[in-house]
Amino acid sequence: MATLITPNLPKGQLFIDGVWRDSGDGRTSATFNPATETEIMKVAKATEQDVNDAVEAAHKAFEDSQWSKMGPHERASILSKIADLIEANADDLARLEAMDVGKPLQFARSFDITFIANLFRFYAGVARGRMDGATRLVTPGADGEMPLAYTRKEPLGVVAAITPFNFPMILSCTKIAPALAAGNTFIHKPASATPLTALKMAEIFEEAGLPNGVFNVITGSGGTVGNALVEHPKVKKIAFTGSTDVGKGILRGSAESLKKVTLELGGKSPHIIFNDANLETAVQHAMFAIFFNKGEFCMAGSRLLVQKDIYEDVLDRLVEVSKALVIGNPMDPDTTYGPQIDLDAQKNCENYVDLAIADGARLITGGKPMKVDGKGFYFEPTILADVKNTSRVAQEEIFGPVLVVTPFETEEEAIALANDSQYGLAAGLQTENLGRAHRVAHALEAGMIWINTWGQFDSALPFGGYKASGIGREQGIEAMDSYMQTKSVFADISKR
Ligand SMILES: NC(=O)C1=CN([C@@H]2O[C@H](COP(=O)(O)OP(=O)(O)OC[C@H]3O[C@@H](n4cnc5c(N)ncnc54)[C@H](OP(=O)(O)O)[C@@H]3O)[C@@H](O)[C@H]2O)C=CC1
Ligand SMILES: CCCCCC/C=C/C(=O)O
Repeated sequence: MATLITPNLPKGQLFIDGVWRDSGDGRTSATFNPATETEIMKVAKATEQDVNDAVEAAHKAFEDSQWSKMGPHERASILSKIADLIEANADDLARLEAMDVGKPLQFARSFDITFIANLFRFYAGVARGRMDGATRLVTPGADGEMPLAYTRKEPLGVVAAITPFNFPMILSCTKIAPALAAGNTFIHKPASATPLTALKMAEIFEEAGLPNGVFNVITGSGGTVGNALVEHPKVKKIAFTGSTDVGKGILRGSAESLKKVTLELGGKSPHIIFNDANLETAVQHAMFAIFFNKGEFCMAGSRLLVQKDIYEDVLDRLVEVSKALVIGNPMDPDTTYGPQIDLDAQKNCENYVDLAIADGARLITGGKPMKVDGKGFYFEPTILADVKNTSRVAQEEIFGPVLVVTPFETEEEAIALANDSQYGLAAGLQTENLGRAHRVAHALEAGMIWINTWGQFDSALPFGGYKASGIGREQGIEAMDSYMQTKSVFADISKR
């Protein structure tokens, strides 16, 4: 194995109003490396009073207007500086993410870091030139004079993000970058399992010159910190990514103070391989779709639908290409497949495999927990064939490396099976028939469709779910509207 370089660890404290400090009662919790099962470091466990302090600081920073009314070029240059600092700190950020999440270092470095740097540059551009309102033609007054009617886009105030463990940097920055671009102030509560890059990012925001209180990080449990943010009347918006159950609770909790809410929730995304597909590339995409990030990937292509006449051929090819995964310590530069986030996640995969087999599924490969060098919460890349779409393993999100494969005969049947799910986050299809590609893409009930690929993700392209997969969109120009409110101004300019 290559030498493992320990990154510079961040401060394990809360960052409130530009100051690093311990939690009010001094309590901490530990974060673990899922590949070695060892503690990395302790981080502060915030109290409700800490949450209140962060909200008051963010509220004061918003009212001060130093950030919310800053000119577009100045605000954009701070966002661009954040992107530069992300790149300057790329090695540390990637190593922290890899050891905290169990994500292969090579992917954290090449994909996650590149994506978030681009994201801040994209929203710097939006802050500079795409936040304008519009002038509107309205009914003329009695003298025939057209009133001056126009709209303004204004920030909301304090925005809070509650984020999950699987892509900590990406899924927080998709909220932070547009919210700051729009002039809001921000509080981030990262997942308890993966707080490290959130703390490192706060150091970067501080260095980039955000005024005190504009960005705050509070680590601690969802039950205490998350809930207190949801209930706080001075928080105007919650941006959440995580499980559908917690998302529903956040929606209910936000109702009392009528907060705006964006929810990115679970998925059980269907991936269809038609008999006219290029099977070599189709199978590569199918593997990536389920085993990237060890299946801890909300848009995992976890239900593979394969046309009957190529079904056994595709299964054989899947087993063959899955052997190319390099299972190992995520810090090793050659590793492409790491451990699940914790023991519960590993057990969850095992339980679903048992359930599927009891329900008549055929285990093609994998199916068992495993260790690397005697450690880690790894689960073998797993493929289950002959799975009924009505079975639990085809309907419930596993959030792990377990692919279920189901045969179909016709295009109509493939669409019906694909849409027979409570979720609608993503879907994809492999075909060489251009008409079929777009016909099926239009028929699939999902917020993101991939044709002859899987998982393409870009800061310019909106992302979000249909059905139980969420509310609202992140990324792209579309995300900006959810961090702003529109004011209409109507001025009578007739002669007096
Ligand atoms: N659509 C998408 O983009 C994505 C969806 N997901 C979904 O997330 C799930 C896995 O992620 P996981 O992190 O376990 O999801 P959770 O929903 O358990 O947690 C997500 C975040 O919510 C916090 N939280 C937990 N309970 C509450 C509460 N009562 N009030 C407020 N906040 C709370 C968590 O804090 P703490 O960590 O302290 O418990 C964490 O920060 C998957 O099942 C998947 O469906 C994941 C990634 C992307
Ligand atoms: C190659 C796709 C990377 C997507 C990263 C962010 C999304 C994660 C998720 O929603 O789980």
